[in-house]
Amino acid sequence: MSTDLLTASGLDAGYGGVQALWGAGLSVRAKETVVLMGPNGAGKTTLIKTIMGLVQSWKGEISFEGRNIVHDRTDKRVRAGIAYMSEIGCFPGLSVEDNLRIGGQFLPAAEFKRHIDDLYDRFPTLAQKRRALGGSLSGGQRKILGVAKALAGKPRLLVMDEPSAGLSPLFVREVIHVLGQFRDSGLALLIAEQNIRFLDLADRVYTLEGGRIGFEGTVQALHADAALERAYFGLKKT
Ligand SMILES: Nc1ncnc2c1ncn2[C@@H]1O[C@H](COP(=O)(O)OP(=O)(O)OP(=O)(O)O)[C@@H](O)[C@H]1O
Repeated sequence: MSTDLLTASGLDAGYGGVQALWGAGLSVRAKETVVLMGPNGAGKTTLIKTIMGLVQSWKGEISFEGRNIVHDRTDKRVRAGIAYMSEIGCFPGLSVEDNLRIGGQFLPAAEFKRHIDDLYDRFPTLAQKRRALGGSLSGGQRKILGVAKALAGKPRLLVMDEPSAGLSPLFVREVIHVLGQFRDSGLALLIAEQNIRFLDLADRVYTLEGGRIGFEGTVQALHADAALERAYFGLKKT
């Protein structure tokens, strides 16, 4: 039996008459961290949004825990156990606590109350700022709030679109550290990124170019491919 949590295959999608994905697909197994790499405009955001139902697929299949979700609305996908963190991460006009409430809105009230205390224990900076607006936090704290908001619903899979966007290297390290802790506790992660530091978290990598999946494999295999190594790590190695 397959241990895939999420399987997407043969996805075509786009905007109006503009096609952005061409037969794209990927899978994420239970407790696995998958990083989706690709240059600007490759279609990473489109693929992530298609998986979440925020962009409608024109063709293809998406299943989660063996159930076809391709026709489900986004809220149903979230209830099924897939959390989504956009590049922005949180709602800047809402307080820290209200952001977490939105993230946990599908949990029973008593369970959410217990869980929010756990989250505050895990993220003490957020506990200190629970009444502050999301928009008043620093860029790094906003990302941490985004992660906490996504985790507030107790997902089995956390899907993230470029968590490093707008962050200084120090905060990138902090976000990777926090994600690593949740990965180690069994959460599956799907991360669309250009920042190669996130490969430190990855069990497997996909590359997306021109809306098509190119490479699929381990980080070691990515290094072993000379062209991909140049494309993704070249600048670092000079
Ligand atoms: N709302 C839109 N309307 C029309 N075309 C769009 C829209 N959003 C994205 N596209 C196009 O779809 C393609 C894929 O864009 P997408 O944002 O998914 O790429 P990306 O890999 O996430 O890029 P980046 O790393 O720059 O965010 C691009 O050609 C882009 O111009």
